[in-house]
Amino acid sequence: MFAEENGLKGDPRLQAISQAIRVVPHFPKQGIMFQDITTLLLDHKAFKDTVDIFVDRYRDMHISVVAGIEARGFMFGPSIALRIGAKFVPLRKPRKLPGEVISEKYALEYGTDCLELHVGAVQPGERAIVIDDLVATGGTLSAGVKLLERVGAEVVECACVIGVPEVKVMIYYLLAGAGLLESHFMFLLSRVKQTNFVEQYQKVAQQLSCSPSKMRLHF
Ligand SMILES: O=P(O)(O)OC[C@H]1O[C@H](OP(=O)(O)OP(=O)(O)O)[C@H](O)[C@@H]1O
Ligand SMILES: Nc1ncnc2[nH]cnc12
Repeated sequence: MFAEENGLKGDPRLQAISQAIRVVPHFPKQGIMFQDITTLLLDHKAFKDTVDIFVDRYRDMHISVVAGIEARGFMFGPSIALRIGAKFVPLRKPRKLPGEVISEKYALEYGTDCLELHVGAVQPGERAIVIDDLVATGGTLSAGVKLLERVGAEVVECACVIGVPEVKVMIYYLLAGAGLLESHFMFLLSRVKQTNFVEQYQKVAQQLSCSPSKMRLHF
């Protein structure tokens, strides 16, 4: 159902993009299936198609801010920003930005991390999208959204190339632990290949008496 909603169902570019992403088992630690987008960047056509799909989606949405999350959001965000006529705003890890910043901590599987935004980079009322390579728990994106909202921006959507469909992540979303999918539209190009994400997602949604369409996840 999600593919139908975004009009990309059957688009051969999606399969090629998905195939260009290398999956590295047990990196950086046992049990993690690492989704490596560096191989996508090596494939000129797949890289261009990825950017084109985002550009087609956002070019007429009056977006003035593309906020990219360090580090891998920096690999897609600037190309999209240039093409849609928006500014690129880096959301950086701590102590990297030299000016005055606001910070937002977020939870990782083990421990916490933090993102920072330069004060004055985004004005109240600006329409923004947040770009990253991948969403897993949603903690990182959620911190990015919060930073932009704290300075009065309107976050129109979050966009990632890959969604990692962990059941525990789905439950986390459904319980609004990240507060993300409740209020922010997610646009994802690829899902991890070895899992039937939509079916799993619907199953979890049923268990929790929540409509999957409410989650507004698009494939
Ligand atoms: O949805 P989440 O569970 O928050 O995880 C997703 C984040 O994890 C990865 O970055 P990472 O923190 O590994 O940093 P890096 O890009 O600097 O390697 C990825 O690029 C996302 O930013
Ligand atoms: N499976 C994964 N692959 C790449 N980056 C990630 N960040 C969090 N989970 C990841």
